[in-house]
Amino acid sequence: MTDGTEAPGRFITFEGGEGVGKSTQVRLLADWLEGQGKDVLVTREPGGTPGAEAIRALLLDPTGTDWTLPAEALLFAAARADHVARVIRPALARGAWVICDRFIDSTRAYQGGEGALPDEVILQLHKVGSGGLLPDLTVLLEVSPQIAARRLLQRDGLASDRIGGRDARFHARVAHRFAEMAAAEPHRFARIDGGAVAEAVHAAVRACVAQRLGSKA
Ligand SMILES: Nc1ncnc2c1ncn2[C@@H]1O[C@H](COP(=O)(O)OP(=O)(O)O)[C@@H](O)[C@H]1O
Ligand SMILES: Cc1cn([C@H]2C[C@H](O)[C@@H](COP(=O)(O)OP(=O)(O)O)O2)c(=O)[nH]c1=O
Repeated sequence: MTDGTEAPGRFITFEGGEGVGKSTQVRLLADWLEGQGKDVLVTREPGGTPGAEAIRALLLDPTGTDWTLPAEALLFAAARADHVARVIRPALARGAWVICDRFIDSTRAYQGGEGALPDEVILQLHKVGSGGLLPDLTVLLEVSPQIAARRLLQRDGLASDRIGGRDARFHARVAHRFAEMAAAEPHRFARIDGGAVAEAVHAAVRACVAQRLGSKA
C-alpha cells in the first residue's frame, strides 16, 4: 500500500474495460487466497458502502442526469472516499487481503486522458478524498474490443449503463489510457491477456500475485 502509512494487509485492484473478465478473476483470486487461509475482502467500485452504492446509482443509471465531467469525477472521488475510509483502510489495518474490482485507475482512464481531466487533477482529488491510497498490485486485464463485445452481449444482452454505453472511440481511448498508465508504473501494474479461458487467465494472475506479493502460487 502506498500512502505513507504502513498497514499489514495487501491491496490488489483489477482494472480494464467492460467485459475483460475483472469480476470473474476477482472471484477466482479470492477463492484461491481463501483456500490458503487468508482473510480476504472482495469489494468493487463505484460502490462498496451504502453511501457509495447510492452514488453509483446516480452515476450509472442510463436514464439519470448527464453529469458534467468535473461533477462526474467528483462523484467517483466522493464514493471512493467513503469506501476507503469505511471498508478498505479498516480491512488493511487488520491484515486482510483486499481485492477491489476497479479503483482510482478507472477514474484516471475514464474521466482523464486526452481531452478530459488532467491526471494531476484526478490524483489531487484522490489525495483529498482518500489520502492518495494506491494498491500494492494492479492487474490490468486486456482483451480485443471484439471479444469484450461478445462477452458483454452474452452477459447483459443489449443493456448497458450510462458510461458503458458510450461509443467505441471512447472505449478505445480508455483502453489506450490504461496501457499508458501500466507502462508508466510497471512496479505497480501487471498487464495480463484476458482473452484465454478463465482458468488460464487465473493461472497468470496467481503467478503474478505470487511473484509480486509473495503468496504461494
Ligand atoms: N476468460 C473468459 N473467457 C470467456 N468468457 C469469460 C471469461 N471471463 C469472463 N467471461 C464471461 O464474460 C462476461 C464478462 O465477464 P466479467 O467478469 O463480468 O467482466 P468485467 O467484470 O470485466 O465486466 C461474463 O459473462 C463472464 O462469465
Ligand atoms: C470506478 C469507475 C468506474 N467508471 C465506469 C466504468 C464502467 O463503465 C462503470 C462501472 O461499471 P462496472 O459494473 O464496473 O462495469 P463492468 O463490470 O462492465 O466493467 O463505471 C468510471 O467511469 N470511473 C470510475 O472511477
